[in-house]
Amino acid sequence: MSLALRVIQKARSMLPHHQHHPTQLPSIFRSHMATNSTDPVRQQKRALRSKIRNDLRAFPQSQRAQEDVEVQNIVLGSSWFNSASRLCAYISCEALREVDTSRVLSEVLKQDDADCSTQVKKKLYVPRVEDKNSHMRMLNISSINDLVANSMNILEPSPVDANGNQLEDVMLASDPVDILLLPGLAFDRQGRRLGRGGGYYDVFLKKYQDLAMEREWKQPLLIALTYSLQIMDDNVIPVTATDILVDALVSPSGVIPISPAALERMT
Ligand SMILES: Nc1nc2c(c(=O)[nH]1)N(C=O)[C@@H](CNc1ccc(C(=O)N[C@@H](CCC(=O)O)C(=O)O)cc1)CN2
Ligand SMILES: Nc1ncnc2c1ncn2[C@@H]1O[C@H](COP(=O)(O)OP(=O)(O)OP(=O)(O)O)[C@@H](O)[C@H]1O
Repeated sequence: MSLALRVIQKARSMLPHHQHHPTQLPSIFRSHMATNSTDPVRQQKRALRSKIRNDLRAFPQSQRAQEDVEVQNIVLGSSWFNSASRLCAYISCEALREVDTSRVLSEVLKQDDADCSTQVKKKLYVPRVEDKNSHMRMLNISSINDLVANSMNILEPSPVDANGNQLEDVMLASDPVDILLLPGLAFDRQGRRLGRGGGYYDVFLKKYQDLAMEREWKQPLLIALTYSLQIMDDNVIPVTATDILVDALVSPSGVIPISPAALERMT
């Protein structure tokens, strides 16, 4: 085997699962990544996004509501959710037709009540967009009241709470996140994920994986919530070098574990 190949294999063996993808080479081997808007992969992504947006708009509201119930029942009934101490989750946006997370969020937040002594008290971090350069933070909230609608009409936390205290940024937390619940427009059974094009999650996930690696923490499970119609056949979702693969999907028909970590922790 050539030296270069061995170097690549060694570099791969040091990466978290999410980066073990045939098209994902370590960054030192990625010298000519196209970044302009005429890049064919970007155009393919854009075309697939608009197709899925249309499919979601055509999906009857009653069936969507049914799938929202099914996905959230699976999450709420699972051992990986119930045993998680810290999690990141998106705050679903109805207008974007995202899988509803409101029951999951209120389940986590209601745990201050006395009747939950048998449950692990969970810490919840939710996204806050900081700027248009794909910069998003995940901040710890303890109440829905910490949230306000942003310019995109998505609820997000303000950086300080009612008492003027800064909300904790997950990048500064002293303990690792166990699971991340991710939104997206399309997914496949290999873990490919198509987001809304902001790069917010890919950038955040890369930084968080690097942090976990540096601290020798277990990597968080990246779990995408999806309606059935958002699951694509393999080779439909275009990927670029910065796309992070997810560990598992939760669809109305069940959990689809993908990575070895998901097979170990979710089955
Ligand atoms: N609930 C939720 N929160 C989130 C995200 C998300 O996808 N869902 N994000 C994940 O990144 C970040 C915000 N990024 C976003 C990027 C685009 C749009 C959006 O409204 N896109 C429109 C099209 C806009 C256009 O291109 O003109 C759409 O997809 O229909 C929303 C949020 C952080 N918070
Ligand atoms: N780790 C990264 N570092 C720098 N730029 C990145 C990174 N990840 C993604 N980007 C950039 O963000 C932009 C959007 O990427 P992409 O189309 O893959 O987003 P997406 O996966 O749809 O969005 P999201 O990650 O928010 O769900 C691209 O220009 C991409 O190059």
